Formats: sequence, C-alpha cells, structure tokens
Amino acid sequence: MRGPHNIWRLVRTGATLERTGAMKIVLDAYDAPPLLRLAARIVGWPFQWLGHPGDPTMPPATRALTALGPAYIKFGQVLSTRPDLVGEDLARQLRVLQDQLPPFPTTVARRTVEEELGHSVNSIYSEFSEPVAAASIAQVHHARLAATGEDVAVKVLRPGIERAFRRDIDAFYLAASIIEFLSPASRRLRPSEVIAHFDGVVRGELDLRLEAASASTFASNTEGDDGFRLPAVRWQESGRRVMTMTWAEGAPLGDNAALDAAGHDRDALGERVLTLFLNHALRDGYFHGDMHQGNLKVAADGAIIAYDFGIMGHIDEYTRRVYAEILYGFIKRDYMRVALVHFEAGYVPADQDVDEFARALRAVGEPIFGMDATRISMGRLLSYLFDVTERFGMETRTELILLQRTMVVVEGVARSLSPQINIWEVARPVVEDYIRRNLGPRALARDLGRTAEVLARFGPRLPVLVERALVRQMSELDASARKPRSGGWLWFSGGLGAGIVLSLIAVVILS
Ligand SMILES: Nc1ncnc2c1ncn2[C@@H]1O[C@H](COP(=O)(O)OP(=O)(O)OP(=O)(O)O)[C@@H](O)[C@H]1O
Repeated sequence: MRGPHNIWRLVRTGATLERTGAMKIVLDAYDAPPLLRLAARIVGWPFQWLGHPGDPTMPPATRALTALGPAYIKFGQVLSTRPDLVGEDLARQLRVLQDQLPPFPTTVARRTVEEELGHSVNSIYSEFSEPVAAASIAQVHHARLAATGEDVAVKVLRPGIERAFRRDIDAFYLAASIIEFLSPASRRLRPSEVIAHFDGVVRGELDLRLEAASASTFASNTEGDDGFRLPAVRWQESGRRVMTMTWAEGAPLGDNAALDAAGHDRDALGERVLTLFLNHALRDGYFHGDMHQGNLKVAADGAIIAYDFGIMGHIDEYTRRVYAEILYGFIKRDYMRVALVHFEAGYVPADQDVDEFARALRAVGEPIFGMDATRISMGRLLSYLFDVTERFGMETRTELILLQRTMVVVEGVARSLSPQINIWEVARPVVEDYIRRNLGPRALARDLGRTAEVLARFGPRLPVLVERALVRQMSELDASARKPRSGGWLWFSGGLGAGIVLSLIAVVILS
C-alpha cells in the first residue's frame, strides 16, 4: 500500500494545494500544528510547478480538488457533509463542488455494457443515446429496451474508475497516517477514520448493484407515498458497472421558472419534499442521503422524482423512537423531558447533571422558537443539539450527522421552492403521527406481539430455557452472596422479575 506511487501522489497533491492557494485553507481548517504545517509545505512548495493549476475562476479548495480528479472531488463532497470533522467554513466551500466532468465516449460505455451484461448492446437496447449527464463516477445514457420497447436510463461507471479510486484512497490512508504521526493532537479528528468512512461510501458507489438494491428498497418503502416516484430498476439489464432503470423525466426542482411555467404549485411542492423526507427518516429509517436539487425533478403530473441512490441513510428503530421523543419534547418545549430521554437512552453518561443538561437544551431550543417562522430550521436545531450532547459526553454518530446534514439540505430545497414555509408547522404532524403510532399503547401491544412471536419460535423448548436461565441466575447469586456486593437484591429481583414475565408470556403463547 505504501509504494513510491503513493508518495508521488502525495507530492502531486501537496504541489496542487500550494499552486491553487488551497494549502493554507486546508491546514487552517485542520488547525494543523507547526510540525505538520512545515512538513506539508516542504512536500508541496518546492514542487509547485508539478501541481495542477486548476481553474482560476474557482475558489481555492474547490479548484484544487477539481484539478486533482474524481477521487478528490468525491472526497470533497463527502467531507462537505461532515462539518463535524472539517469545520463549517470548509464544509460550506466544499458544498459547491461541482460534479460536472466531461463525459467519456459512448463507444467506451457500449463496451462496458457488453462486458458487463454479456450481450451486444444492440441486442439489449434498440436505441442507445450519447451521454445525457456525466459525473465523477458514472454517466447516464437514454436508451430503449429491445425486448419491451421500454424507455430506460442506463448508468455506466467510468472506465478504470475502480483502479483510480483505489490508488488515490491508498494515498489518502498514507496521508492520514503521516498526519497522525506528525500531529498526535490531530487524532482527535480521526483522520484514518475519516478516510475509512470515505472508503466505505465510495465502495458502495463503485458497485452499481448496491445502488440498484438501495433504489429498490427505497421504492418498496415509499410505494404508498403520494406524489413521489423513483425510477424502477431493471435487474436483468444491470450489473456491477451498469444499471438500467425506467426513464423518468421532469422539470429540475431547482428551476422555479420552469416549475411555474409548467403550472406546478411550488408551496405544495416545498411542503411535500419536507414531509416525504421526514417520513422516510422517521417512519422507514431509510432516507436519501443526498437530496439536493440536482437529484430531484418534478414530473408533468406533479410527482417528485428522486435520482441517485449512492448515499442512503439508515437509522435503526430504537434510535428513531428516541429522536422522535426528543423532537416532540422540543416541539412541546419540555426540556426536562428531552434531557431525561437522553439519559434513559444512555446517550449521555449517567454521571452528568440532568438539570444542567436540561438548561443547556433550553438554550438550544428557546432561541429557535423565538425566531420568525420562516427562519426556523430543524436541521439547525439538530446541529445545536449535537454540539450540546457532545459537550455532555455523547459520542458523535455518523448516521445522525448524515440525517442532520440532509435535513439542512432538504430544508434549503423546500425554502427555495416556498420561501414562506414554516418548517415546524410542516414537521409537527409527521412527528406527532409517528409518536402516536410508535410510542402509544398501540405500539406497546405491537412490541409485545413481536416479543411473543420471537418467543413462540422457541416453542416447546421455552420452559427448559427459562429454567436454565433461572438456575444460572440463582447460582450466580449464590456465588455473589458469598462475596457481598451492593445491589445484589436488585439483581435478584430483576432476574426473578424477568423470569416471571418470560414464563407468563410463554404460558400465554403456549396455551
Ligand atoms: N432514470 C432516469 N431517468 C431520467 N434521467 C435520469 C435517470 N437517472 C438519472 N438521470 C439523469 O442523469 C443525472 C445523473 O444521474 P445520477 O445523479 O444518478 O448520476 P451520478 O453519476 O450519481 O451523479 P451525481 O453523483 O453527480 O449525482 C440525473 O440528474 C438525471 O438528470
């Protein structure tokens, strides 16, 4: 992994950062100590002439990454979603990183399709267009399936992209270990972990079967969502480097003039975008993690179409319930409740002071509620909340950061469609509906039902299992009774209680 080619890549990177003026910005964003600054400049400065000049009309960081190629562009895009790691300033600069790259020739795309699908392009598609869109990892062609005449989009990976990414990511790992070596303090920012996160994201995007699987999971979750549509995957015509899906056309969601001209109600669209996203995050725990305007269109019938399923967010059911309660607590402005939920979930260590935590939460919530309705942001609320919880010892969680980032992006999309939108008003019914369905008595009955299902699977073995567990518990208690320990009774009554509940449930199921 650490060959001379990696060192060469690093020199080239350093030289390009110097030549474009991005070096200082990157070092400042990382708050780099003197030793690291010196090393970076030694690598970059004397070799500036080896660096890429980039496009001088772009701001430095964007200019450098665009010049360095696809892996760097993608890296910048991923970092732009992690202001917790690179700081808000650099994240904002990176967010404008354009993913527009020159397309590769259609002959190359056709060859990839033939290699991947094992048949000639003409036998699969009766028409196959020039590229209609090209990004860092793949490009899209408009085609028609020969067998059914169906209008489809064919996404094809760039040639050699896997090898190019592997090479650059190896160099990134090397850079991360050099940074960690030269600046132990930087370990707090976990450079190697950042690269590993990036590696994971990219690996997912370099296998279009994974994107196809995400698209179809997302489609089945959202089947009942009115006014929302996704391209359907055509599995027979898809593989690791090719993905075929139904063609879905519409007006770009970022083009208000086009939406108005087509007679769409922008206020309704803004509300719908937000409601859809919140439902995906809360109800399904599976949301589009890259929901910017470029990935959304509006069909002629008014349905919102989403594209690009390379980054999806996943939140488990337990976390969703906790966060629904937290949001609900904020909506009700019941900060003690929000604080207690954090403690009950074990998110904040038990030795922290709950009153002080509740006060810190009030300082997060009150200014936001005091705002003019058109400025309120749930994304901002979550961002402040994470700052506070981190201060009180809660660990950063990648899926929640992605949720918060995407929320900011979706709110931006909603607001550009409907500048007067009141985010809370739109969010409130979604959160309340979720709470009603998942935290009330009905949810309790459903949870018990599920527990019963699990227990039922053990069937006749259940009494023996319960007996064994009780015997084990008793012998542990006997042992601990010999060396007295505080809380023994608690363990005893807890164990016995659990045993009794288990037995009762078992009796109910088996009778
Ligand atoms: N099923 C489809 N029907 C019609 N157009 C499509 C379809 N899929 C993709 N496109 C067009 O191609 C563009 C790029 O697609 P997509 O975003 O999936 O590619 P990408 O390579 O992942 O790009 P990026 O990462 O920059 O978003 C879309 O914005 C859309 O205009």
